[in-house]
Formats: sequence, C-alpha cells, structure tokens
Amino acid sequence: MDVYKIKGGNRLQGKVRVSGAKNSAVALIPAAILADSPVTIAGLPEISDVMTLQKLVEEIGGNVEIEEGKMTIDPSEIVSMPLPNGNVKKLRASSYMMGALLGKFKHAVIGLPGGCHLGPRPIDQHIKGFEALGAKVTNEHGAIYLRADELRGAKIYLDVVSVGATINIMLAAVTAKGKTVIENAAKEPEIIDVATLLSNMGANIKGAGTNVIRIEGVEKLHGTKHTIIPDRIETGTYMIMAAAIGDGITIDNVIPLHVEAVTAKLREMGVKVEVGEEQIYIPKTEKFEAVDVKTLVYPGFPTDLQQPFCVLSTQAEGSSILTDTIYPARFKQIDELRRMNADGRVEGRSAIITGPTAMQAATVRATDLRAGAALIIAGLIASGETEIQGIEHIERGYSQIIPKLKMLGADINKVEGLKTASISE
Ligand SMILES: CC(=O)N[C@H]1[C@@H](OP(=O)(O)OP(=O)(O)OC[C@H]2O[C@@H](n3ccc(=O)[nH]c3=O)[C@H](O)[C@@H]2O)O[C@H](CO)[C@@H](O)[C@@H]1O
Ligand SMILES: C=C(OP(=O)(O)O)C(=O)O
Repeated sequence: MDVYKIKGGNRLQGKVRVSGAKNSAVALIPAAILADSPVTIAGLPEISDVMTLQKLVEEIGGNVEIEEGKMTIDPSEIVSMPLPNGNVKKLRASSYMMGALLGKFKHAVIGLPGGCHLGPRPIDQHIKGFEALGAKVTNEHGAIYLRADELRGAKIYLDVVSVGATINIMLAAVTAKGKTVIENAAKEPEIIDVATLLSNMGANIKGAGTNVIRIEGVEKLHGTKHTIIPDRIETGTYMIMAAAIGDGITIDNVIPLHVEAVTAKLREMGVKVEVGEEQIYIPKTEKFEAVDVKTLVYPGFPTDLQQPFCVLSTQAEGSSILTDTIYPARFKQIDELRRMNADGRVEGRSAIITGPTAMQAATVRATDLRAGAALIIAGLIASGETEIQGIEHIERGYSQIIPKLKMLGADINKVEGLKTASISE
C-alpha cells in the first residue's frame, strides 16, 4: 500500500504556487473533443484525474501529446465508442464525456461516473437537460445510453444548481440546432473557463458565470489554445494550512476574487489575510476564534473546503458549527480526525468541533479527496508521525503536493508498497 508519512509540528514558511484548476481541467479535456482540429491546453495540473481523462480520450481514438506542461488533444480521429467501465469509474467528471460525445456524434454509451463518495450524487439534471435537447436516455445494466436523431436547442430550468449539469448541457448544446437557455445555472468560475474555451473553439455562449446561460448552436467547432484558471480549491486548502500551521506563507498564482468567501471566513476568525493581485500572504496567526460555516453554491463558501476547514476549527477557541448544504453527509473526515484527538461530532448535516485541541499523530484513512487534504493539514499540526492511507484520493486532485509541502518545510514523504495494517473505510 502507498501511504503518506508526516512528522508534524514544523511551522511552514515560504511560497507555494497553485496549479491549474482540477474542476476546470476535467471539463476542458472533454470539451476539446468537440473540435475538428487540435486544442492545446496550458497549465493542466499533474493529477490522476487528468491522466485518467487522457486515457479515456485515447480509448476513443484521440491523439494526446504533452509537452512543456501543455496538453494537445487532436480529436480528428475520435470515434463514438462505448465507454462502459474501467477508467470511467475512476472519476466524477467522466460524466462530461456524455455531453461531449452526444454533442459530437448524437449518441454515446457511458458507464456511471465515479468520484468522491459524498453521499448521493444523482445525475438526473444532466439527463433532464439531454432529454430537453432531444436525446433519448436510458440506463441499461449500469451504463447510460444516449441517442438523438438531432439535437435541438431548448429552455432548461435546473431544479438544483449543479456544476456538472450546467457544463454537461453546455457541451451538448453548443452544436445543437437553435437556441438553448439554461436557467438556474451554476456560476462557478470553472463554468466560465469551459465557456471561454468553447467560445474560442467557435461556440456562441453568453452569460456563463450568471444564472442564465444562452447558447446559439453552431455547426462545427475548431481547434484553439487555452490557458486554464488557477485552482481555487487548492488555493483555499493552502490558505487554511497557512492559518493553521504557517509562519508566513505566500500563495502564488491566485485569483483572489475566487476565494473571497474563504478570505472573509479566515478574517472573521482573526487570521490576517493580505491580498495582492495574484498572491495571497498569510502571516503567522497565534490565536483564532471559532466561527460557523455554511457551504453554499459559488460565490458562497465551497463545500470542497468544508473538510479542510474542520481541521482549522480544531485549533480555534470555542465551538464551530460547519454545515454542508451541498453534500449533507460529507463528514467522513470527522471519525479520522477523532483518531487524532479532535473534539468533533456530526449532527445531521453539521459537524460541531470544539477547540483548541493538541492534535496527536495516528494512522488514518483518506476516504475522499478533501478528507485527504484535511488529514494532511491535521498531520502537519499533530505531534508525532501520522500515516495517511487512501492517498489515491488525494492524488486525484492535488498537483505535486509532496514537493510543494517540502518547499514550505514540511516533513512529509510518500512511502510506496508499505506493508501496513489497512484501516477500512
Ligand atoms: C468535477 C467537479 O467539478 N466536481 C465538483 C462539482 O461536482 P458535481 O458537478 O458533481 O456537483 P453538482 O454541482 O452537480 O452537485 C451539487 C448538488 O446538486 C445535486 N445534484 C447534482 C446533479 C444532479 O443531476 N442532481 C442533483 O441533485 C448533488 O447531489 C449536490 O447536492 O461541484 C461540486 C459542488 O460544488 C464540488 O463538490 C465538486 O468538486
Ligand atoms: C468532490 C470533488 O471532486 P469530484 O467531483 O471529482 O469527485 C472535489 O474536488 O472535492
């Protein structure tokens, strides 16, 4: 088994550079297959989700080359092949192959997506959108079959604000005949990034980043070059880490607007956050107050940072209530943090954490990506040596995390093939 070993207690100092956004990357790659000529994307993060998508694109005939940190996807030989299993199950964003292949070929067969287990993650709104565009969608033996004679623009009101459904419908609608309007659309920055790529490929999209997106279908899309936005969740993770165990950390390659909810929460706790144009500096904080957090759709506090924030709450004075309105059961990290001496419990859709606690090293398991990020921060704070299992989840989404943390002075190592007792999920 591969694990991370962390000797905690070192205060971290220096500069860390944020990579390209995972949640953009995993949508930009499927979007690129809609073109008829090569698309180059610069700044993709080095994470397993990107490598898995690369394999999926290659499985259906795409030619992918990576040079100097840029991925070029030549989709000209892509064919519509079923993608029922295997790599599809390894990530959530394989669902974007539905919209992309439906848009390109008017039919697709794809297994149900994987990704983090955060409680139920239905895709009914994606399917509602595809059906509104004229596709017949069936679920047969665990795979989704999508077929359409032609795709026609439609007005689609999303019952829940969904990042995935908004992007998937955009992917299918950009080459549909006529006008599509997505109402109650998600407004996350990653949606703007995908719309920017599609527009540069020749699509006609207006309103991305607002809750009404209007798309006028075009006949075909062409190749282009695109640079991905920085990862706001990675940014937020390092901000939380800097507050918890930093001795002055600069976070570089940041769009501060994308993390305003995190900046505001940290300031409310008494953490100093100095915001520059593309950098955020967080000096050492001696003492901070407990605060309540409620996750919301963008621009609210992101659910993806609720789990790391729980660790910061263990160091705050008093009781914090962290409520996840997006994924009410996203609290698997709490049991693991309790192994490390945290005073926390889950009540309904909230975690209640009381601090400050002297965290202690333990053997713990990352049950999902952001639980993994939380455990890394906890391991950096704790006295003794922490072993983190389940690191494949962390490597789905954090680019170069070991070298980045070492540069900040952390004592963290990846140990491969360790014979160790496994903690079950
Ligand atoms: C690859 C990617 O970008 N992942 C992000 C994306 O996931 P993902 O796109 O899967 O999340 P959604 O925005 O779709 O989900 C938001 C909420 O809507 C519900 N829902 C969603 C779709 C649907 O058809 N029906 C439905 O009921 C979900 O159960 C959830 O409660 O946004 C989440 C919420 O910001 C983040 O945690 C994930 O990191
Ligand atoms: C939940 C996440 O990812 P995914 O949707 O890819 O599972 C995440 O990035 O925190």
